[in-house]
Amino acid sequence: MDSNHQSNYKLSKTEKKLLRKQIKARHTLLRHEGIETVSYATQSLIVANGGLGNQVSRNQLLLVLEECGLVDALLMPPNKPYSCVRYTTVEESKKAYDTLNGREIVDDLGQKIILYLNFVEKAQWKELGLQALPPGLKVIEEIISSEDEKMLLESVNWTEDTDNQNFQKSLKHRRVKHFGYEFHYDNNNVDKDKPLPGGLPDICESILEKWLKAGFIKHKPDQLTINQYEPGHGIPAHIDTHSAFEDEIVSLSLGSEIVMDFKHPDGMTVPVMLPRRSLLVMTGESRYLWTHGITPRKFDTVQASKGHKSGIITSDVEDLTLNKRGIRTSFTFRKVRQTPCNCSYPLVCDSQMKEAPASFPESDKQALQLEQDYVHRVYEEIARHFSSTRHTPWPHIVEFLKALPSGSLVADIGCGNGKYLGINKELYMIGCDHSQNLVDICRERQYEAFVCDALAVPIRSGSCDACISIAVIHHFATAERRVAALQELVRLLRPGGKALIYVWAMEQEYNKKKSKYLRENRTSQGLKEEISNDTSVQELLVKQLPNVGNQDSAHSVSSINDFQDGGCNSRNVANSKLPIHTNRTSFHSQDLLVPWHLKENPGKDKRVEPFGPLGSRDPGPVFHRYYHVFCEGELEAACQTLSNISILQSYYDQGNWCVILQKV
Ligand SMILES: O=C(O)CCC(=O)C(=O)O
Ligand SMILES: [Fe+2]
Ligand SMILES: [Zn+2]
Repeated sequence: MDSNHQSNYKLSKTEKKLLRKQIKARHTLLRHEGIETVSYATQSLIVANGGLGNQVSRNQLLLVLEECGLVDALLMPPNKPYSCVRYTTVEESKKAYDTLNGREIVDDLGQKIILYLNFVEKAQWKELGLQALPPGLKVIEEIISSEDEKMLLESVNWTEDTDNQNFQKSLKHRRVKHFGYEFHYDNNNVDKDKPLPGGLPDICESILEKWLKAGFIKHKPDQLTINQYEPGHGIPAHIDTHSAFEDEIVSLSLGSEIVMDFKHPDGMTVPVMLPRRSLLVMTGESRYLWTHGITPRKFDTVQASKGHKSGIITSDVEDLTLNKRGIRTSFTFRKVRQTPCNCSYPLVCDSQMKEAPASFPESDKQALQLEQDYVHRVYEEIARHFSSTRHTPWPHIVEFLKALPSGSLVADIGCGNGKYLGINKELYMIGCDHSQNLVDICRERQYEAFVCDALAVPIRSGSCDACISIAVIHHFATAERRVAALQELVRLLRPGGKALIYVWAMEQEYNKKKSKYLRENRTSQGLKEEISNDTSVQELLVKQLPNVGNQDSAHSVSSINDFQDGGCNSRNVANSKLPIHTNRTSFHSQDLLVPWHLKENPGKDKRVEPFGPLGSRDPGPVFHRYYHVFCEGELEAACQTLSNISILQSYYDQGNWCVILQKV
């Protein structure tokens, strides 16, 4: 496998396979991560599959890498399925390339992982695109002089009373003042019909003109919010409401520097230093998709070597120090939007949010919409975190797969992160899922998987010896669609072929025994579910968005949801709002929304805030998944409507109803 000697001898079959996989890894890195590998030997290697996102820990990987020489640096980016290692010499990295390519290791969860190594020019965060600012974000240093800074600061009169036209308020964590339009923190929007008299302060006009001329900004703002933060103050992570303001949002830092945190919905956090007299410009993705916020604390963790220069604070623990905060006053200039937002981030765009579809579907179209908004979109968003919680295969399913004759062709319809795809190496297993991100995870694990709809699986009829459908059918929103999903499984089976189906049970206590789901009702921090059944749909919509919510904390919950279901024999009432389930409690309705609390940076790869105050982390966004939980006998009854099948077995397993059927 030595890159320099490849052509000098004939490759064996195993070597060819290895080479194919290695090239595949190279393509995936380039396509998905923009990482360019090189074909000549260097000191640095990208280790595909050996990443924190694949549950491979630093120590574990180091142990393997150090077999080949002295590791100078090992970069393990959060959530990524790869790492980057730099050896002290090229010889050592060549040795690693030659001996560790195709090496099987066992991850933290006991799953086997195969490493594929490729050379890269440099082992650098930057090279991996990890040191980049969020796309569309710029910090322009020294944008105004010290004199202008002084003048601007002196122009703010904080002693005016609240009757003043330019609304001023002391929020919990800072002082604010608005010009042009008032910003309402109760609905996070501006009253577009009620501009404040006086417009922006005169003193800003000439500065804005200068910025426009110099090309620092493209549009003239008509709204200004002045925030003043004393040490210990902050602003919660938020996205400025899309429908309220245009794309470009700029913020001038005065008086003192501060670190602002930007967060991508997938959990990546980028702390950015905003020096005093600098202008932060947020456009595009950084304005629409990433949240920004300032953690309330008295010290910021900054890079010692960089002083107060703008840019990302990396987690390079050898270069971190503390910076005492001073009083920072920011001038945030925005342009009020007069037409709805049509950005390309509909999931976080209030203009593009459909009316709450979270009610019991009355038509097939509504059912589809409900599944799209409360199943497909949610899995796409939570895929990485979801996957990190799905590792232990359930014993009865393993038993089913192990009992199949070797060489069987088995389809896992709704395979999730692929946890069953590698259970029995004697089978040909193929997985499919609606979620591209989950399918990507399967592929990273070297499983065969593709994206499709479980109602239209692109596999020839009668070609499978077996199928499994684990925790999938309960996500279909009408009885007809659930039967259609079962029908599709049967279509794939050859005569004599078997399908194993698991759905979530309404009965979480069976034969006087509580299911594992109920038993895990721990109230420890992190597992505690704070959403109760009286959450309103409006609230739900807010919560469905990752942290787009309030820039100030007060927000009332009005209870418009008094949906009560009578249990298994009662039909759902049309137009009923779907209740939000309280996790780890019994079900009170068959059709419901189950909250998913997205953990930022799941697993061990949390960004460490070495000096941050304890408990200052955001709770993270909450998503809701739609479920139809099955009553006893319901899955069997649905199966019985299918032709050409016989039910071999039906049973209850840990809170699920299960059927094994056979095509006759
Ligand atoms: O203080 C800042 O720079 C940002 C303020 C901000 O994000 C806001 O008011 O929406
Ligand atoms: Fe903001
Ligand atoms: Zn938008």
